[in-house]
Amino acid sequence: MTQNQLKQAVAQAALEEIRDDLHKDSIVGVGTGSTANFFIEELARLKMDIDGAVASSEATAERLRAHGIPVYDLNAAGILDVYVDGADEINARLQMIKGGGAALTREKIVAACSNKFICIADESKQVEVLGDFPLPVEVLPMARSHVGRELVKLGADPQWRENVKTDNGNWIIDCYNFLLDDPLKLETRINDIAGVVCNGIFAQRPADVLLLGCPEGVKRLIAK
Ligand SMILES: O=C[C@H](O)[C@H](O)[C@H](O)COP(=O)(O)O
Repeated sequence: MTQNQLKQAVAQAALEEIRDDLHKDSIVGVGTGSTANFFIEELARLKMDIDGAVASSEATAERLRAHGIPVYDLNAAGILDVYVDGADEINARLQMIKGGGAALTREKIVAACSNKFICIADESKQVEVLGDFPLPVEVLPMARSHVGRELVKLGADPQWRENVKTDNGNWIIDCYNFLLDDPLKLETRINDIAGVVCNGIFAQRPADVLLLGCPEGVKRLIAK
């Protein structure tokens, strides 16, 4: 199976996972990225049976609208029953690195407002220890150099993702060679640096369910 076929399989599995709980008032949280895009295709099949969606990025909002799915502001939607999104890396505790597509901040906010976070990923995203994928950190532009220096002190090799501006008008620093043996602690520590808006460690709010696409089928995993 190709990687795209695995992504499509987990997107279909996510829809099956939530289908029975959907109703006319349902507003579904939808993530960002190539795997989430497959989920949008699936969700569009049920658009007449739901109220709409909350998007974790402008790109996702545009794609949802193009499929005729109404997009709600998170403040109007309130607490969501479910959020479906991909990941760049995920471990056995269902802690993740996210933000390869620069959408980490809005993703983290929508995840925080959701009762259930379903992560959909192909098997290449499953790792024992997070950190091979460079950790994205969203920063206020004026704080880029300061945050970079502080990240070096924490042991990272930070690199500015030039020519990328987030949906919030900020910049991204990618951290290479970070030791992520305690994701929860590092998530908090990075957030404490002045000028950091958000970092791509999702440990305070891990996923609740992982639907992992493998050649032998979709595995349903919960946190160990
Ligand atoms: O900022 C982007 C998001 O965190 C994505 O969920 C993540 O990068 C995974 O994207 P993809 O499904 O394209 O691998």
